[in-house]
Amino acid sequence: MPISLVTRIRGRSWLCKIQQYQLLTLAFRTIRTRSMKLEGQERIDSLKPLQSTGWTEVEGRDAIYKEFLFKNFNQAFGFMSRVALQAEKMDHHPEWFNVYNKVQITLSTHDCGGLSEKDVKLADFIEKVASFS
Ligand SMILES: C[C@H](O)[C@H](O)[C@H]1CNC2=NC(N)=NC(=O)C2=N1
Repeated sequence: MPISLVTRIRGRSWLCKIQQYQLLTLAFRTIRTRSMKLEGQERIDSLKPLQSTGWTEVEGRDAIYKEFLFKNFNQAFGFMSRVALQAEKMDHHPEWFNVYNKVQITLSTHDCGGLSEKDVKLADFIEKVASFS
């Protein structure tokens, strides 16, 4: 049997193995991210401290929102820079909008289609940075 055919057949079997691995990792990731989503009493308890500092639930979406006002653009951008570095470190990113000294932030976890511990952790960090900005 010519080598090219053998490698093609083996190639196909290897291809199947790679595709099986990709499907398995996708399945595990879906299960993991679904389990990330905050539900029930855990969600209530996790959000309460944030709601006391002004975070609100977004209507029609499993997300939280807060608007921050700073003295000027320089302060706002410095705040955003610090949050951006933390977002990269966490691999978890805000949805945000900035005009001059105003920064509007929405947090939700796209991977699980709702709020997760990552959003709570990032919101806690955002509150700390905002407090000394
Ligand atoms: C592959 C995926 O995009 C990454 O794991 C990160 C990037 N940043 C993210 N940010 C947010 N808000 N939600 C996510 O699910 C998310 N996923």
